[in-house]
Amino acid sequence: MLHIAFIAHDRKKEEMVNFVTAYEHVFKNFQLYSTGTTGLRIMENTSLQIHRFMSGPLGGDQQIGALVAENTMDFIIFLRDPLMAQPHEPDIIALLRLCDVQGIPVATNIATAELLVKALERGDFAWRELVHKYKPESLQPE
Ligand SMILES: O=C(CO)COP(=O)(O)O
Repeated sequence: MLHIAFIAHDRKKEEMVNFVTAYEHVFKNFQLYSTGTTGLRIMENTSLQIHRFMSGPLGGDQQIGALVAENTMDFIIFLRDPLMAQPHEPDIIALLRLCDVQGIPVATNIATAELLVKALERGDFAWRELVHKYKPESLQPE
């Protein structure tokens, strides 16, 4: 089972909710995670079950980053606000850096998210199942 995380800054939350609603039939087949408020908004508007971490400014990006560090997260949709400074900018940069360390597909805008969800639907993420299969026992996701 692949692990997918949703994160959206405040002015991007509506876009995220609309996007996840449109692809609910795809996302319902995966293990879903989010930062606190993003997940709440999505769950209020869909029937998806999402494991919510802390809100971003309180450490949610770092909690998701921990799963990226152990190569458990398979796909992240992170709708950043490119026009507003965030108090937890270092956490955001750290999360994206770890995605590059592990080579995790991460969409930071809706156009990329759309293309990657099409790929997900087609089964193009199957290589991630192999990553999990050959990971050391100690890093196997639950
Ligand atoms: O700030 C965020 C990501 O950096 C998102 O956090 P929330 O989903 O809790 O608003």
